[in-house]
Amino acid sequence: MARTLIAGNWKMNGLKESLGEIRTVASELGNGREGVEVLLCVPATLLALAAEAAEGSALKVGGETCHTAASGAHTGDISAEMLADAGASHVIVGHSERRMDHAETNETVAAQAEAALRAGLTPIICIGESLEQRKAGETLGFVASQIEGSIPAGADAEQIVIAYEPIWAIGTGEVASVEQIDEVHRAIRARLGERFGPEKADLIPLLYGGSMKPDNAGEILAVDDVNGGLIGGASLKAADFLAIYAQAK
Ligand SMILES: O=C[C@H](O)COP(=O)(O)O
Repeated sequence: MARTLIAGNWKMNGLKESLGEIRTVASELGNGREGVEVLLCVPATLLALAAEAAEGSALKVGGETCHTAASGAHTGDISAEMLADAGASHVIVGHSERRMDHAETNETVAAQAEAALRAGLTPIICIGESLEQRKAGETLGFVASQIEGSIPAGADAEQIVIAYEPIWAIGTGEVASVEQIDEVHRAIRARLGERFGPEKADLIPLLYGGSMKPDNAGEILAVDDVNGGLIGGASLKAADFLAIYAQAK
């Protein structure tokens, strides 16, 4: 059985004044709960401060993307090693917003995940279909191709996390139904089983992301193959994020 991960993604939100939310999450969390990891992925500008705010608690902090190289002439970019140096344990790679805004391909995402592993970080590899693909009945095939292309060749099952985020449910308030989530998560698990073997595939946390809120988290997190959430908007406020954490199985 995979461990549970409740992860927040602050995206391009948060100034120093938002650190109070992180302090609240950290103090409410304390030592946390056995088997449930809690993570906030924050803008790079806040990472070291967030790590400091989380110190002494079970709260982990992570980055939102990384370059494939460890260092070099890449103005404005940030490497996985730099994220680790600032206190990150995880990094999100291949979020649909990055795939769209920065034309990141499966190949790029696999290289970023590889960079994360090189730096000792856990990559959270994001996949998910557009509304057009869902309407055309292409969801399972598309998600399978993203899994195929976005997980680096040498990765071990124990080292990665997958987040399924249907693009049409991100920031829209429209949540995928429990049936839709169940169908896709089962298919993802089966694909991972073909790649890593069923026993190892069972150890990979599969997160759902897309308008997860305190009032719908319980039923989503109760789905068999859902091992947590990747939460955008509702992770910005400690009270909402903690209310979702409280419903983690
Ligand atoms: O990474 C998080 C997802 O994009 C979900 O964002 P959201 O919870 O604001 O819909």
